Amino acid sequence: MITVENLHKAFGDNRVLNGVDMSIGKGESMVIIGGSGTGKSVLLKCILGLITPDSGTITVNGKDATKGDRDTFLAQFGMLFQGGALFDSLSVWQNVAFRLQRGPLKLSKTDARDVAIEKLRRVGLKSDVADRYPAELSGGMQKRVGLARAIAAEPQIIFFDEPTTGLDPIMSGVINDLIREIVVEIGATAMTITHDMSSVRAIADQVAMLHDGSVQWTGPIDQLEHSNNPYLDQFLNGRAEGPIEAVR
Ligand SMILES: Nc1ncnc2c1ncn2[C@@H]1O[C@H](COP(=O)(O)OP(=O)(O)OP(=O)(O)O)[C@@H](O)[C@H]1O
Repeated sequence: MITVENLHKAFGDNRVLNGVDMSIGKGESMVIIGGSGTGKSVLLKCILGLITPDSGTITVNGKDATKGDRDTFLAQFGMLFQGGALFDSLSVWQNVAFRLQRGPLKLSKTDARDVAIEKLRRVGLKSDVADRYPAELSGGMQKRVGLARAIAAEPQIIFFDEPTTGLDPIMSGVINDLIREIVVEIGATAMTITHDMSSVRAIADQVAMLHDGSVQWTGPIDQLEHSNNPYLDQFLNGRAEGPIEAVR
């Protein structure tokens, strides 16, 4: 369970988050939408503690996210970064097993490799990719490797940052379905940032729309089309006219 209350963050004069309230229930999949530069990534980084908010509170499983041991806190999370963000110099299995080979719960090399191969299989990749390098894989395969890495340590919470960026519509559909399946299967709490409405429809239980520093609309996915919210309506229909100013 993640709760964000009255979160504020400015960079100089740029007030990016201006009173964000949000709650993600345990095992729930929340998708954050909103235009470019509305602060979706800043919000995600605040939750992870990579950016310090100016004010407001963030709790993860009832605990203040800014207090306590960082490593224990971060161990709860899996992340699928934009573009996969794989380490080029590590083989595929070493990328997947990255977290398993560090920290107090460190596995032996053989065990870490076995877990990596099992996770690769879970995302539809055969064991023969384990010893290849990221540069030798297609974008869709790299995304699968990123997903295998995100779930390798069996996290309670997974963040997906633009999971379908750079993929064609068919591969996007495959990755969206895989994310949904895995999130349901492991019962993880998920938070996804995306511009891709097909991801929203495939992944979300709940949706929150960020604009002008706060959540303009939030609700269950089945109410998305019937919100009567002018911001959401403009965003969903990709219209230039409406309360959201389009910079030309
Ligand atoms: N470390 C930083 N220092 C200064 N300004 C920042 C920093 N990080 C983000 N910003 C600013 O905060 C605003 C929101 O950025 P953010 O990356 O969160 O947008 P976003 O909604 O994720 O956009 P996109 O959908 O394009 O990725 C932008 O104006 C950006 O320039």
